[in-house]
Amino acid sequence: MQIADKVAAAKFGTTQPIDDPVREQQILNDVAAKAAGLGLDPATTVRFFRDQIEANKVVQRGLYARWTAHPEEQPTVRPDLATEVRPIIDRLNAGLLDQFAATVAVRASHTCDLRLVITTRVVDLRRHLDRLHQRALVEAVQSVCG
Ligand SMILES: C=C(O[C@@H]1C=C(C(=O)O)C=C[C@H]1O)C(=O)O
Repeated sequence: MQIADKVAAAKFGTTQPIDDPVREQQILNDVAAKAAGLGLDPATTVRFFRDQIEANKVVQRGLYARWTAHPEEQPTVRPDLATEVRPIIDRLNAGLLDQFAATVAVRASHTCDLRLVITTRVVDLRRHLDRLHQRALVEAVQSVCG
């Protein structure tokens, strides 16, 4: 969700669209293939990653609107999407997948919803999220609990 700031900075003012269905499908195919090997349900895992992608685009669209309305807030450097940003996303996705596998039991627990609300709030406070990122975080975690 937070890497979306770098994605938006890489794309803003270029012809690279916010929505890249080919890249999304590659990620989802890759995740589905790896899920099975980790003993995870591919459909559940794909749903979680679909939420990450949608949350990422919520942030990208929100930042585009902000930067268009307030040009003085536009980023001054443009990271390269392919060589700088997507390798970070690939690493983050590997970590997310590991954690998705490591949390099967707690995600199935009846305490999951409560833990998720508390954890989301703690992350929000620690990271000083603005309303755009708060909204994206809620979307990103919506299907974490089983
Ligand atoms: C992050 C990007 O933007 C969008 C979001 C994606 C994601 O969260 O992985 C993938 C493709 C794009 O639709 C990107 O283009 O890399």
